[in-house]
Amino acid sequence: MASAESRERASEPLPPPPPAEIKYAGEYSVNPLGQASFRRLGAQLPRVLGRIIVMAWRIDRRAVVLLLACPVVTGAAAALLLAATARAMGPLLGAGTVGDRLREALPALVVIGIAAGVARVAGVVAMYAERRITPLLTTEADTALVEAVCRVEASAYAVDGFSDRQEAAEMGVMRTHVMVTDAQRFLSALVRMVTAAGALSVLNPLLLPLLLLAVLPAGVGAILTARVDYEIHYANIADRNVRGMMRWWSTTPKYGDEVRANSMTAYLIFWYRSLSERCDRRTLAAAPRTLRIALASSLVAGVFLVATWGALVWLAATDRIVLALAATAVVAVQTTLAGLSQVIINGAALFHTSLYLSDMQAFLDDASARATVRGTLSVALPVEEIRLEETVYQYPGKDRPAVDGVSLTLRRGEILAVVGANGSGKSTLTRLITGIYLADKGRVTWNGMDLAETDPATVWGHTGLVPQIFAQWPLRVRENVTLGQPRSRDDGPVWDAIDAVGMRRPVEDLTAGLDTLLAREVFGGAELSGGQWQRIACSRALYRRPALLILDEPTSQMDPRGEHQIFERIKSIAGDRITIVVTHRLENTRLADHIVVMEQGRITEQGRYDDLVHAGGTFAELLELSQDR
Ligand SMILES: Nc1ncnc2c1ncn2[C@@H]1O[C@H](COP(=O)(O)OP(=O)(O)OP(=O)(O)O)[C@@H](O)[C@H]1O
Repeated sequence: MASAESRERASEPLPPPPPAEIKYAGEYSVNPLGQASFRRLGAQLPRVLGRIIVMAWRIDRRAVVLLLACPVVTGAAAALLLAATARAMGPLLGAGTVGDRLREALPALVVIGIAAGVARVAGVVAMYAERRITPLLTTEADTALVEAVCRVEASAYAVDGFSDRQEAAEMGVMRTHVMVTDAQRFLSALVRMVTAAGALSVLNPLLLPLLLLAVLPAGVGAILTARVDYEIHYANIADRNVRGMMRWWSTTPKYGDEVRANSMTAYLIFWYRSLSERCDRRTLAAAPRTLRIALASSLVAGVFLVATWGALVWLAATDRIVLALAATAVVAVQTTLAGLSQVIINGAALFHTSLYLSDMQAFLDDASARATVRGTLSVALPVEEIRLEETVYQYPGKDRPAVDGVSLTLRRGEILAVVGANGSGKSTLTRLITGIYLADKGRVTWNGMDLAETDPATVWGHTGLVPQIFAQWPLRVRENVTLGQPRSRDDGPVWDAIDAVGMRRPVEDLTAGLDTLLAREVFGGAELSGGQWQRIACSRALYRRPALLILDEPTSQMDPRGEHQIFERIKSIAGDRITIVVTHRLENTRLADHIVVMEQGRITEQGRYDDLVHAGGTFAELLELSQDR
């Protein structure tokens, strides 16, 4: 009976697995702001304001001047308005006919009107200045982020948490949309509040501290809430990062066939919804905390607000303040209250923004510390020799090296083929040879110059790489070929590179030839087949006429004609350069002058094709397997 039940249970389909929980350790696993004290976080405000002003100053000085001047004008207008109100209240609340009282108060009333108008105009001008700065500021921050990521050492990508910090920094970039608004509103509320508070303390010194106490709890509450929001945001970063990637992979037309034909849609949607719900759960779990904060701060604020109005009534009732001044005090209390509330609300918003901006700044600082800065040596042509001496490279978090003590000499005019099982270290070896990674131990030299001391731009200026997984750039055909090279008016060399990979006919058939945009997703864009894209990637490397040409599985998607043509071309231009071909198609290694076989990061066999075929080693075994069909 029990076994029938368990058989039945075993035959039931399993529920879909939820998205993996992302947990990581290492230098990025701790939120630096999570440990910061409340005071340290509060002290950030002036720094954030300063940073915003400096960034904005670089972009549009006139707009910054306007932005800083407007709060001062608004403040002056508020002071004038209060003084004129006090002046108008005397006659308005005095004796005489309505006409007489109005006539007497008229000059003060006119000043009130002008002051209110000036304050409004200053507000509008500030909005204009803010609209001039914000888009440029966002572009500046966004571009700085993209540039910083493009310039880091490639090894940084493999560091746990690096891309999550990038995700956190992206949020900082998004917040630049509101940071000028926040800063501008904060400053003008501050000035308004200071002037109103000044007037209020002249009227009666008791009212201001009471008002401050009435507003302060709201400020503390807003800052505590901002901190809770940020904590939730931080807890969700890793999940949001993965969700963003999955969103792209699931919805980009490039992978649409795979998603549909393998019936992945239901699971992908389930996955996406589950991860979003997980983020939502964290957010909702914080709701009681924010409710408690809001209730407590409102309660305390309410008590002090009642006390303020009570004090004002008491002052007027006991003739400690004349009625006209009491009426002005009502306006001053209202203005100060509004100003204080705005200072608190916008200060908290600025504080909130500053948390994300700190993430952005921290990432930019970290990325710039990780930027590729090596020596000043410069590689000159021709590159006669590249040498690897006992090179070792281990990826972060891995327990053994991907390349483990490899020594090799490559000479101009030679073709080297690198073969070996998946994961044996072939691609990593090419990254060491090009200086994309620097060896942990040993060294790689170009013409005797250690890559660790050489300006990488001079190395990569002489390199042409067709990686295993290459980008399909949403650019025109021409730029897809010339990308990375100085622009030229002459399309001749572009057509040469296209001819070399047999792509002339397909390109001529495109609606706009070389000008056709290769992006199916974009209106008017065209799409190439997988093999055609690979040919374009090869033509890009050939167009560069590099001193070092590296082709990592360059023909895996090509038809035999295309493959034959590419290898013929490689042979015909090999005399002038060092060529490396990484391949699993061992027949293709016939063209090589030298073949190395890699196993677990080491070179275990090497020689010419004919020697290795008869050596009875791994190469011979792999070749036999590839022919055993
Ligand atoms: N970016 C990376 N971060 C961490 N480990 C990596 C990274 N790239 C490769 N590795 C690891 O390094 C080892 C060698 O990988 P490599 O890509 O060099 O192998 P390969 O010989 O080119 O494999 P294939 O034939 O599958 O392309 C593998 O164990 C792999 O898991």
